[in-house]
Amino acid sequence: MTLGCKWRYFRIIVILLVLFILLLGSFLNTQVSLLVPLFSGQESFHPVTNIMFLKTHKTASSTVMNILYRFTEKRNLTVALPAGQLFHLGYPWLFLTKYVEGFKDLNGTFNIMCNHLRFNPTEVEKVMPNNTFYFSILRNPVAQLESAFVYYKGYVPAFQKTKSLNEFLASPLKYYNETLSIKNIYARNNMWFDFGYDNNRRGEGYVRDAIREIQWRFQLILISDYFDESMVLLRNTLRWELDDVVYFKLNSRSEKSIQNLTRENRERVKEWCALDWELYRHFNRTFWQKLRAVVGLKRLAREVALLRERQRELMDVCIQDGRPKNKTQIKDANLKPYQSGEADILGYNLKQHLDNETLARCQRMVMPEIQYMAHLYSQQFPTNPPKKIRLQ
Ligand SMILES: Nc1ncnc2c1ncn2[C@@H]1O[C@H](COP(=O)(O)OS(=O)(=O)O)[C@@H](OP(=O)(O)O)[C@H]1O
Repeated sequence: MTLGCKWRYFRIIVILLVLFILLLGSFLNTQVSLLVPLFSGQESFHPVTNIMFLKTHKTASSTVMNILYRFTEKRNLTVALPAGQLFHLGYPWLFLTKYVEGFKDLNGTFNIMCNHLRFNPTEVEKVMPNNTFYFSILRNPVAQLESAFVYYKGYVPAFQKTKSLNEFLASPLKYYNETLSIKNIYARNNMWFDFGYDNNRRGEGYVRDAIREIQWRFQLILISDYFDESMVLLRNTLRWELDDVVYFKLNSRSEKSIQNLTRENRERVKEWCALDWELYRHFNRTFWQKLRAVVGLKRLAREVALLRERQRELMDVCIQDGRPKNKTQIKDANLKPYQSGEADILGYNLKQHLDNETLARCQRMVMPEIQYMAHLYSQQFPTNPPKKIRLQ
């Protein structure tokens, strides 16, 4: 065979190979693109892996936690999980190291801490390495209190005797007694309480000092009302890939369990939860300052659009009917979210016939926090009795 002839054969084989790969790609369609992370390689140099997330209540914190759990698995990291049969790290009591499973044996190796706890910096610092990145999330207190009211309706004494949040806000002190029960923390300045401060105290100096201290201890405070913008800022700050912060909304309620507040009562929340309101106002301001400085508004718009596009793409791949479902519609017990109070908490059904790799990825994205925590616990402590899960 002449050299020219060999060269012709070689070119034909290369063309056939390219055609074959293109054909295979179109057959597997989205499932191929699912496995190719956005921005992979570009941002993955030295991503931050030692992270403490203060999981505040009713602030989209379960969605953030799901992101952190997935990152934990992807990078083979160690999480500080609740000990024994606990589901929280001692909440509502101030955090102590004894609430962490295996604290003594694993000390010095924890990367991630993200379960509900009441912040107690000296004890948290005993668990987490010196170079830990601290962050948290806040929500507009009007929406946060409304969400908490419905979720903790039967649990919180201050909420039990009222039909609606409108009724409660008309005269809150008729129902709220700060010394009656620790459970009342959910009824007033709950985010302030989560940061470890007194949710019933007043005073300009006290508020200023507390906010200054939070700013000093936490490198970043996200705002759940701007969740996608928050994810872009988080990704850029931690040098993560965009795919690491793609999410499905978790722990949301159906429309029918949302209460509408009168305009007057929306204003009243700002007085009733004045500490949370100050906290939110301050960190909403610094959030936008950071976004401008770290990301810039042009790149922000581009990355938010990419994030939403990727979310839609994954919705198409993973989620049956492309929307969340209520508890009676969710087939797989492992994907049923915990139900509380009068909230109708939604979850997801996955599409059928997903290949194993895609199924595992989709399952992780929709797995409610209790099941995911139990899964990581069994993985990290295979010889311990598994967590007993209750979903009501
Ligand atoms: N991505 C995103 N963007 C905006 N809002 C979101 C998101 N994910 C969850 N949520 C809303 O957050 C509320 C649940 O908060 P948490 O998960 O922190 O609740 S919990 O304290 O852990 O029970 C809950 O609010 P309500 O629906 O008002 O109750 C969720 O709908």
